[in-house]
Amino acid sequence: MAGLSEASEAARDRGQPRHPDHGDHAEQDVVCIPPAVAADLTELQVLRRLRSGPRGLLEDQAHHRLMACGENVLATVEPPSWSRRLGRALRDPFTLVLCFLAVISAANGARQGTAVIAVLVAVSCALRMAGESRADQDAAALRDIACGTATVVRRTVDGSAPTAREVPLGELVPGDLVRLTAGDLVPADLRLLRSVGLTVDQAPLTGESAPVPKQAGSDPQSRGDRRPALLDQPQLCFLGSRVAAGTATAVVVATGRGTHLATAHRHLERGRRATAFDRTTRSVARLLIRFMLASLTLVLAAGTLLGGRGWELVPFAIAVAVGLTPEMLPVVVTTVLARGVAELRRRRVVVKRQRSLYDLGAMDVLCVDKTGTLTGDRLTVHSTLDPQGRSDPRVLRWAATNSLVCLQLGDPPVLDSLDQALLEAADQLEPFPATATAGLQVIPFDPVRRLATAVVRGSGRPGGHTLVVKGGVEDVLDRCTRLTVSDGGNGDSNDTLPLDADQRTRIHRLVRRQAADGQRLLAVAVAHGPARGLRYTERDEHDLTLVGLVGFRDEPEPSAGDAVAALRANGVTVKVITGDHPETAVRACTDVGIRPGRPVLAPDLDRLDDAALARLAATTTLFARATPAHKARIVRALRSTGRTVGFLGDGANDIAALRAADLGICPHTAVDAAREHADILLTGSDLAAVSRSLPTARRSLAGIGNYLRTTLSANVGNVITMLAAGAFLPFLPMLPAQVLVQNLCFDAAQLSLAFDRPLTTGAHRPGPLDARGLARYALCFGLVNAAADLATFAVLGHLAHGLSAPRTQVLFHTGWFTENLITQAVTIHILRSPGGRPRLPAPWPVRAGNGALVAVGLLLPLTPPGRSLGMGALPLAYYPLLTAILGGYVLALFAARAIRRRRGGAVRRRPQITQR
Ligand SMILES: Nc1ncnc2c1ncn2[C@@H]1O[C@H](COP(=O)(O)OP(=O)(O)OP(=O)(O)O)[C@@H](O)[C@H]1O
Ligand SMILES: [Mg+2]
Repeated sequence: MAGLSEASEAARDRGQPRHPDHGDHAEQDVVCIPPAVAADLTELQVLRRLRSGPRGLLEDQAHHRLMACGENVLATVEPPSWSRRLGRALRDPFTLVLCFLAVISAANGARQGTAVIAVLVAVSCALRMAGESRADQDAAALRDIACGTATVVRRTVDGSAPTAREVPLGELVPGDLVRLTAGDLVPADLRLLRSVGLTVDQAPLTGESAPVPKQAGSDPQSRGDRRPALLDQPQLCFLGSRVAAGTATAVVVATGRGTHLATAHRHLERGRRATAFDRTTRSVARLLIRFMLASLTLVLAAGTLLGGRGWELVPFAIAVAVGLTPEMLPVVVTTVLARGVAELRRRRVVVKRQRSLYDLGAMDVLCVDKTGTLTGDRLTVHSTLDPQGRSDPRVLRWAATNSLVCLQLGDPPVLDSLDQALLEAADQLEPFPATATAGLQVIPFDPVRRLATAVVRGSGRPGGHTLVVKGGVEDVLDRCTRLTVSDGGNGDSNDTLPLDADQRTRIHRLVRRQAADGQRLLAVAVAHGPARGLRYTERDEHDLTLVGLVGFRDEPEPSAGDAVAALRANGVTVKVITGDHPETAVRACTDVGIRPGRPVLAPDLDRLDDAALARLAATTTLFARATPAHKARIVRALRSTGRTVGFLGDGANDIAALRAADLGICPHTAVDAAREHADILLTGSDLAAVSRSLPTARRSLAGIGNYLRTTLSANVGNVITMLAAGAFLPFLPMLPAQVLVQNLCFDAAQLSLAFDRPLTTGAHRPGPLDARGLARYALCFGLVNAAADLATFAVLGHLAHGLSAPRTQVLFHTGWFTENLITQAVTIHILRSPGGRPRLPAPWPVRAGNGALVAVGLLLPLTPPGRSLGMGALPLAYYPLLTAILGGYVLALFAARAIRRRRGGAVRRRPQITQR
């Protein structure tokens, strides 16, 4: 393995696809075949050009090719350059507004103001770039953990038998033979050599959500004149897509940068849905821009109308508008989320993208599948019943035959937990199902058909073929026209009866009884017929004879009950969306303390339009018999009602829903493609891991909320004060440079909120930030803040009696600067916890930040930099009066907070609909 990575590093270092000094010369000539070229070649031509064959490459050959062609990674995964990062930081809406203000300020000749804005832009960009670079490094490390493997067929030496083994995706080379099965990520660009019932989801490449059929053996000549588009070529599969159903063997034609995905400059991340995080960022940005424009207009209008001043007010108004911008927002968000992500990583929960932590914190609905989430996915066969409900071992024999043939002929063999349980149970049967040895073909299980079919020879009538079908009860019954009549397994009666309406009703009653007992059920049916040369397809699954039912026990996951209770206590509603029978799912729900209510059958949803589905989904807890498309549609419907929806699932049938949700969560044991599309990967028991991660995510959410609330309250307060002061002061209440320096101090202190650990339970539970709630909050506490400022002006006016005009100005500017910084520290200290008991002491960075703010407020005016900013020493009589004002301010803050709490304000009630 060391050799391989050295080789690939060497290839990467050179940045060249090939190197003349390394390895076997023949291997040097093997390069990727562009998929467009591969489309026009026959299978044989492709294999020849790749110097490969149906027995796969030698390990040695693969090693040399890896050196020559480089790793199978996308170029887009490389982190962006610093210049691109700078470009991105400058394109940020807040930064753009600052730059715009700097230009106006410079045009007005306000050099000091321009300089301070420039410093703010530089600091904000630098911090943001550093934060993003760190996040990218984290993400790259996480990608390595999260990326999957591929099943490759290789030989150790010439002449040895080919063996299949898992290799990391990065180590695939052109010419490698790979095997695909449902749920696998297509690991490179491939030419199919063999396929059975293969359909591939190419949504990341084409945006088309329906899986497309793919098929080996369609050589160019045999396809006639109509040439399909490259991505529609049936014999090619492309990196970035995934297998929805079926199995295949294929040869790798292009890897890494040679693939269609890389050349088309597409990225898997592109086209992702906007999550709660995106919605919040957008609505908060809109709010801030509105605030800023309003403050600019109001300051100018008030100054002109009341004070008779005109253009000279522009620099001041700009400084006020800049003061309103929480420039540190990107930095605070990055820091808070990075800390949360690191904390979860220590607990072995991998958050693939930082912003997903916000979505986890904001999540208020969690949709889960059943098996492996509510239950332990440790299945055992509990009953085998004939259609009359009597115990009959022959049912198990047929079911196990199906599983065994699926295992033997599957390419590669797929065994899910139902098959495993069947084979374990059949192990005790005497004799073991012998028919399995004569397996001819399989039509593999897929979650839409909900059937798996095996074709065997020699049972039923001599020389004939038998289709053995097992699957969801309704799905099998729909294809049955007869049922067997057994004698309770005592004899060998093979009589059959037509399956009339009465019989169907009786069977459904039996199924409901078994399912209500918590059993997972499979129906088993057969069809005997003469031997034939043609391959069997899904169209042959009809006119079956029902053999009976197999019931499985799947015990509840021990930790699921507590996890459900913890999630509920944290305000997260758990909904179950399963492909299983409704009664089985009802029992699984009640076992872990979920009240399922009346289950909704997913096929019934097809009749509903999106609005009606959204209403139904809001009040339904359990959806059964859901296909992958249903799961995704239900998730989208829930999101349309303004809920932040997470989806937890592990199968290929869960991928559409994982992508549709605000947050896709996967256990690490999930199929590769599900893991690739998930935002969060869990280790350990799934639901319990989610409920344990929630407090960390909620803390991050609360941290960001606290920053925005305190900053905006203080800033709105300042604007109100400036407007009021404009009415009666003959001079500016604070000079533009002073406003900007004060703002810089606020920002630095508020950065400490990134290190806070706010309470997040009970009444302190944070919801996703909504712009309207935030605006109301900022106005309420901004008014309180402004009241303290105006009281300060009154005191300063009293102290200014008899002073010259310039000294009065210095007194006002310094007095307000000092009071403003101290009230800001008080605001952070009090508003960081929404109130009620118990209160958490502030951690040291918050205390240090606040302490520094008070110190600067008191001491800066006395220093030379303070004097150069136009400030000076304050009369001693000011300080006791200031203390009294601060005392009043603290009381007013507490009172305002209590009133908001009593009215059930934004702090306690989670907003149902966030602004979009
Ligand atoms: N290997 C199999 N062979 C035949 N039928 C199967 C097989 N696996 C599952 N089924 C049938 O398909 C139905 C749906 O199973 P599937 O695993 O697709 O649903 P799911 O949504 O993942 O369920 P869960 O919520 O329990 O995880 C099952 O109830 C069963 O009837
Ligand atoms: Mg499942």
